Amino acid sequence: MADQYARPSQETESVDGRGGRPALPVIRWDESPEGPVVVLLDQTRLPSEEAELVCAEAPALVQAIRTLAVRGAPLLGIAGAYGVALAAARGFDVDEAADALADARPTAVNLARGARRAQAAYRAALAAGGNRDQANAACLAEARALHEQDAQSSARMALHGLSLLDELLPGDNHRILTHCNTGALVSGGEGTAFAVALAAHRGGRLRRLWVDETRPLLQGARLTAYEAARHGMPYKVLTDNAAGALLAAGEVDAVLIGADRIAADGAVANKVGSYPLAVLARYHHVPFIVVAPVTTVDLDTPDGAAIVVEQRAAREVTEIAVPRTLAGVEAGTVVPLAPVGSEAYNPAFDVTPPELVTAIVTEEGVASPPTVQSLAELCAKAQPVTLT
Ligand SMILES: CSC[C@H]1O[C@H](OP(=O)(O)O)[C@H](O)[C@@H]1O
Repeated sequence: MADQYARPSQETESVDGRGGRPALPVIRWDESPEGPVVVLLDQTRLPSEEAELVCAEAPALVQAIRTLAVRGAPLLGIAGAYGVALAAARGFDVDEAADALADARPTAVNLARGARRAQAAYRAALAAGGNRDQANAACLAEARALHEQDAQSSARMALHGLSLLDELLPGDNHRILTHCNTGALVSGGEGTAFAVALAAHRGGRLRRLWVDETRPLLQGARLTAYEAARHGMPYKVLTDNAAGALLAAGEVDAVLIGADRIAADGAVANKVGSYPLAVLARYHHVPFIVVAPVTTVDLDTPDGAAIVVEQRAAREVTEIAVPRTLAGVEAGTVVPLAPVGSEAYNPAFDVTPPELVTAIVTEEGVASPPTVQSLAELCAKAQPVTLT
């Protein structure tokens, strides 16, 4: 078997800029002989394996969300919606499924929104006199509409984000530092912040993509590097604690990150490690740009202090699972990094105050600087997408 860690063959982007590799099968609804299923690309197995995870019931999807087999705010919204549709299609309690999915992870606002949107479609169909089959169909249609809406949002964010980079940065060959993973693996399309870097690459305007490894779950080293390699992007991985030296060396033109929840005042919850990047970017006079769909803006959360930050298990910090069979050690074997029994502080996210955010790029436009008014105006512009 080819070395599992061999970089995917670096497809040069074809003339149309779409690249030679198929889109990642991140999530899909499927009809199996035993009934409907939601099929996920299991992100805990990447980059060494492109393995599918088949969910036949909502609880399996809840577990996939909790273990980050499926992750990333926009995709969590899509998964939440499909999970409710799955419960409906299989005759389980839709409200119970929506509650379980909405509560699976607390910080990413999209998750609860997606689950509730599908639940509301189901309830509305029944209230309009529809039968169960019609309600099930309405629920699934809403999940598919959300999936399509996010794909369209991703493409629009990429355009707005690239225009902003060209406006803010000298020259046309950008060096972008990014954190965690914000590509197709978090999206119905090509992602959020990563999609901007990819658009720059396709336009011949990406000199370097610096990829924070993003401890403890390594979404950067495992997932962003995997996606960048698939597109033949000029990337380099760095440890999170090397970002300061990189900025001090003048090697970064802009920091681009995603978001899990944006409060009404522009405070941004994102993967832990984002806030120190914002402080470093401000100190080194580098734009700190957040890229997220308006579905991630939560006008009902007034400020950063009101955002619930998910606290995850200590073992994610103190242990590591061997990603593939190494020297006879089976893949998945857990190896302690710290003395057994060590406690750990493991917030999944941190909150960047709005004064450290240069701009928030959405599919409806850019809030620069982000304010209550500018964000509310962008949210007001959003139109629901109906499937054609
Ligand atoms: C643009 S959503 C991606 C966002 O989600 C990640 O968190 P997780 O991997 O725990 O789902 C991270 O905060 C990314 O910025």
